[in-house]
Amino acid sequence: MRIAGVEMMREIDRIAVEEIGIPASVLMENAAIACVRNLDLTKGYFVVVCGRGNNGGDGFAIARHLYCMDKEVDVFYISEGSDYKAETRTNFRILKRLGVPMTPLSGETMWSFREALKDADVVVDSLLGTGVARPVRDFLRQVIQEININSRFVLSVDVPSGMNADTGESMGQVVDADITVTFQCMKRGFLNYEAMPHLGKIAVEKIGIPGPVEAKAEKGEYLTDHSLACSLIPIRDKTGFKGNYGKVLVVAGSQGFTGAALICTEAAISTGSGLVTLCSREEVFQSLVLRLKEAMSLHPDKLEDGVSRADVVVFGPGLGNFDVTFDMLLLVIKSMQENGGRSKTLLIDADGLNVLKDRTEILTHLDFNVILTPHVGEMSRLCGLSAEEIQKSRIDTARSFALEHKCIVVLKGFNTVVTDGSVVYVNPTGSSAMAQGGMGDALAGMIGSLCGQGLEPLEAAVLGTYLHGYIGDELAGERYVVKASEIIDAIPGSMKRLQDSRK
Ligand SMILES: NC(=O)C1=CN([C@@H]2O[C@H](COP(=O)(O)OP(=O)(O)OC[C@H]3O[C@@H](n4cnc5c(N)ncnc54)[C@H](OP(=O)(O)O)[C@@H]3O)[C@@H](O)[C@H]2O)[C@@H](O)CC1
Ligand SMILES: Nc1ncnc2c1ncn2[C@@H]1O[C@H](COP(=O)(O)OP(=O)(O)O)[C@@H](O)[C@H]1O
Ligand SMILES: [K+]
Repeated sequence: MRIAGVEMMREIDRIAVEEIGIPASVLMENAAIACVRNLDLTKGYFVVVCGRGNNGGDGFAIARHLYCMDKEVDVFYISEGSDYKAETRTNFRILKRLGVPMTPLSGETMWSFREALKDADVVVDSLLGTGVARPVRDFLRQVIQEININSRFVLSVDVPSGMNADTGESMGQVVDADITVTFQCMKRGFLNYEAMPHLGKIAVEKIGIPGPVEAKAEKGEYLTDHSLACSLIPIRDKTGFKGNYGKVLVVAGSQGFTGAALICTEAAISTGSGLVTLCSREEVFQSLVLRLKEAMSLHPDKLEDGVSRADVVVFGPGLGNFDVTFDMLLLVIKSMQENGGRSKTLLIDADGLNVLKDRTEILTHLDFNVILTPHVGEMSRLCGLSAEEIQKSRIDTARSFALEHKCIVVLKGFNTVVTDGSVVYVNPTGSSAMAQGGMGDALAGMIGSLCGQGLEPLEAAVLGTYLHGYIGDELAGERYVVKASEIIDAIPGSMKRLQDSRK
């Protein structure tokens, strides 16, 4: 599914209406029907609050549908300065002629508005959509406050009124929706964490604009779809043997952090790698060797040899933020430069990222693929921005870092951002039930494994993050929290189910 900002939505609408010739009234009708589909029609009394633009026009059309269904409907509208565009005017006039109760909002009608909001089963918010153009002040601000204080349940049409659909920021006052029915594409601003409390549940509804029209206006930003993830799961050849499914070298684990090494290694095995080898720091090497079953082990003295044999190196979980970790990373990079080539991939996670603080320039001239999997704290160390700055613009931060350093960035957390600097995939799966130590180690092993099985690094990162969160969501249905080891146990079953579901 595409992600769109205001300008892209305008361009999509323009192409659909002007170039293709789909009447704007048809789009408005489809938008209204999509909203009605998301209303609880067992309820009896609806209040629809309409603004002056096309968002208000959607609201007038919604009110008509509710009236046709014999629902009790009250429409309140901003009348002052109204100069409706054609489709909005048409829908306004129809309601007038039908005799649907319509009240212009003013100081004098505020009392009856408030009482209607209190009585309504559902309030439909169609004051402002993508066209919000300046700070919301004075009267409109008061109208939004009344909605927030007095309503039982609010459906926002396209955008919670007063929210900037590009940034998710408040323009002064924002409606607190219980559900936002947004049209055609996920709005970029909805992905910002500060938007989330206002959005309620998000339903993205198609309104009759064909995919190729969207594609003409797109900016290379997508939400990872279930169908895309299913299509990326590698197909295992009947005659395949372990040599066909990738040799993954995991460089992980030091005193106090042996779990990270085991989790990462086992995640790679469960995701389907042919051969997985663990190389850890000397002080924990013996104890880790005893705990490995399917994986092989490699003494750190032999790191260079191990790298030269591997297709993929996953570097960093539990290695410790020490100079020796940086030295090991340099050795891995040197060895991959000498022996590697384009087929090799280096995934750097956790302490592998921490030791890159102020040294990220070493990433820019490498002959092999690099994937970085930072959480926000690690990203902050890498790029020098504060965690707050990054969280405010996760897509742009990840994208520009990836572009500048010629690597793939997986910026973890709710709505993980995966980007190679050119295209962006935002991951919709996963939840805070997964916010536990070890989860990121499992993700690193999964992505590394998928690279070794032949996926392009960007594809591996997209599928790995989707799958990791998808399994977390499945397990969280019955659990308060999900452990990394539970994710690992569930990987093969979930991959099989996802793969079968695409047939
Ligand atoms: N185009 C299509 O094909 C389709 C579009 N669709 C729908 O159209 C919506 C976009 O419509 P839109 O562009 O008319 O903008 P919209 O959000 O209604 O707001 C503009 C109005 O608000 C006013 N206004 C702005 N800021 C303000 C402020 N701070 N305080 C006060 N007033 C303010 C502004 O006033 P003005 O600046 O003109 O004075 C203008 O009157 C979109 O979200 C979707 O719902 C669907 O029907 C499907 C097909
Ligand atoms: N609220 C959340 N929503 C979705 N995914 C989450 C959430 N919290 C954590 N996760 C996922 O769990 C993993 C945690 O990784 P990380 O913070 O690196 O943990 P660790 O380093 O302890 O292994 C990441 O993949 C992250 O996206
Ligand atoms: K709205």
